[in-house]
Amino acid sequence: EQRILVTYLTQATDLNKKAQAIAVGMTVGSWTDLPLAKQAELAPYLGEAVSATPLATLENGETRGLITVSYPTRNFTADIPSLLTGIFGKLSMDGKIKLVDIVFPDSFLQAFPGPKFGIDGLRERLGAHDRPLLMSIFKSCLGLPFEDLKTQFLAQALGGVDLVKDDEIFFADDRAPFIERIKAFKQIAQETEVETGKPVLYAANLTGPVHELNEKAKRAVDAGADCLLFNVLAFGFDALHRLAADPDVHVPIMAHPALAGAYYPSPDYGIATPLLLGTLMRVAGADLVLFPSPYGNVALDKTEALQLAKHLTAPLNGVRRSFPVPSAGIHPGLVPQLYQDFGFDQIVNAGGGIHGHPGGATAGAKAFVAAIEAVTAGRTLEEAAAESQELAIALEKWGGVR
Ligand SMILES: CCCC(=O)/C(O)=C/OP(=O)(O)O
Ligand SMILES: [Mg+2]
Repeated sequence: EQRILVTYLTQATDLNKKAQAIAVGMTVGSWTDLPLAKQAELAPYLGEAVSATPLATLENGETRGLITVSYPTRNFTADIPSLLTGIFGKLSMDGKIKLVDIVFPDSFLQAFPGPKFGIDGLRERLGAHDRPLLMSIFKSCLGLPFEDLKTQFLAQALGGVDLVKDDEIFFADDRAPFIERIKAFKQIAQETEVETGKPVLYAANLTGPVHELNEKAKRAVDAGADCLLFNVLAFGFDALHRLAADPDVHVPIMAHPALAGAYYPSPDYGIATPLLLGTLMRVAGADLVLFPSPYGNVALDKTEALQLAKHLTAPLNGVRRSFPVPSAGIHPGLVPQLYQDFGFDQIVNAGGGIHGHPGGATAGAKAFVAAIEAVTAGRTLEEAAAESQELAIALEKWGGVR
């Protein structure tokens, strides 16, 4: 029988009893009050306590540990709202308990789109198979005249980035409307590709009423969009699911982690990042997933960040791999550490680390290109800086492993 395995981090006098109580309470309700006939009828919908793993004994005598409960897939409709409500809806408000992992049976995963492109599809689209990719972020966007944004896009593209993304806060874009931005930046990207030989994909921030997102995304594709940025947690995983499942939205979707800090930081509550920004984003169809790097200005615990990246790329019932995009506070001096931690299949993503370069955004991008080429070739940043003035200046300003 197909069952979904859910692991929680919690504490109790008796972890096994707590697991049992959750298994019943989150499925068929107060079991013992039901007449025998009812119990037999509802048995196929009953949750089961699978395991309890003690981690520590607390001062109050309780045991802190991991419990795993299995739920029949028949209890859910094939969507993330049903899943999260059914395994952690009411329970998330019931004392110290954190949702840390979900293992899906094939039958349940088959209903989800997963990434349309993923790592391999995006590399194919860019013709970049031999290195980590590089992405830059518009820095300052709200209120800027359209011409300034065009100038910014050109500077980033000339620096050799593979993608340029809107900042996630770019909703009020009346001075540079969504479709017009897509068309204008597409034109610039085609012109710079002639000069640099490198295609540049623009990730436009998809916003607006949730029931209009798919239509707006299709208009974007028709206008030449190459990628869509999406604030998944603000709109909901199901909005991502429906975009990824829509055959007419045939462009990579980039998931931004905005609002994730409302879910993951507490050791006692919320949803762990490897599940929230790893498994769920990938299953719902994100081709690229941004998350706080372990060493940026919005840092994520390194173990969690590495586990998150693993959830995005490990084999998962044939679901394509999503590109890990460790972000926030990234500068060229961090590239060796990024490469050591996240390896080849990652996207180096920087806003301030590009626009803050003393030589400007083009120089900032070139500094990253030199750093990525160096680590991919097994050379040090010191060696690369001897041949790249832009990298030397970046290392001078921000430091880094030479
Ligand atoms: C984790 C998301 C990072 C992000 O949205 C962003 O704008 C980063 O900018 P920088 O820290 O690279 O300037
Ligand atoms: Mg941002």
